[in-house]
Amino acid sequence: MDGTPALAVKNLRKTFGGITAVDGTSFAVEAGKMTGLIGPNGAGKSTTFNLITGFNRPDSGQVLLNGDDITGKQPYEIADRGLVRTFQIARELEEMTVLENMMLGPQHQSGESLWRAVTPGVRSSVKRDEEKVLERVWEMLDFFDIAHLAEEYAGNLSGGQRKLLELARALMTDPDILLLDEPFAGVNPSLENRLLEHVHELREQGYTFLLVEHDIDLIMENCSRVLVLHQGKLLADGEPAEIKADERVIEAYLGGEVE
Ligand SMILES: Nc1ncnc2c1ncn2[C@@H]1O[C@H](COP(=O)(O)OP(=O)(O)OP(=O)(O)O)[C@@H](O)[C@H]1O
Repeated sequence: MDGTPALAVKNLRKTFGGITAVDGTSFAVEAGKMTGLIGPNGAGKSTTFNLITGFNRPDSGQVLLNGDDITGKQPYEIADRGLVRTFQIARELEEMTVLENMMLGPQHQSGESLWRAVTPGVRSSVKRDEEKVLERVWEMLDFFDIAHLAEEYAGNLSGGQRKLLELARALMTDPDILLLDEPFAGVNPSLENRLLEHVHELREQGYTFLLVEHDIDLIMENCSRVLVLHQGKLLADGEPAEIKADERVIEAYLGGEVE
């Protein structure tokens, strides 16, 4: 790579009525790294994710993916370009099997046709498309050690198994960058470790991660860079050790109420 960040936001701003959720935030996410995004409740983390993934439109500012301006594009276009986020399994999908969730997942989450995402350009026969999708489904289920659950209803999975499925599903379109929103919430410690191992393995393969997580220790131990949001503004940006020692962060966040 030429040093262009995988993802960059510039002077991003979003207001809801009288509330400024994101207030002129700028940061960059380096390719092939795991970056953590932390901040107290209401700091603007989810809104930032929504602005990056096209679920909300910023009032001003820019989102750049591998240097290309994707500001204001639709979620499916952004997914097509290689940026996806994980989604909790919606209630209606709980009554479908793991396999069915995998087949529907990306389509459901981004509004994009999975067939198009898997076969860009010329349309081949639907049969071939389906074979490709199935191949990818099994590849991902195997990678996350949940192939044996393929016929299980998603609603019967444990909290941790759901998280594995959420990640597997997000990877269906083979993105470059994944935004994970509290991927470890409600996961027991042994499954958390397994999930983390998978995430690190993917990172070593070249995937880029931006992770929102309330567990500060987990962020500090697993991310090479940490971004701290506070009242919609970027309060700090640095390596974990720098963040832990940053007086402003301690005062605004670490020293105060941490969930
Ligand atoms: N759709 C919306 N309408 C009105 N206000 C909103 C909306 N979305 C977010 N906000 C407000 O914007 C601010 C930032 O919210 P956001 O959810 O982005 O924070 P967060 O850091 O993700 O918080 P948490 O850690 O609690 O999930 C909050 O004051 C919130 O109430």
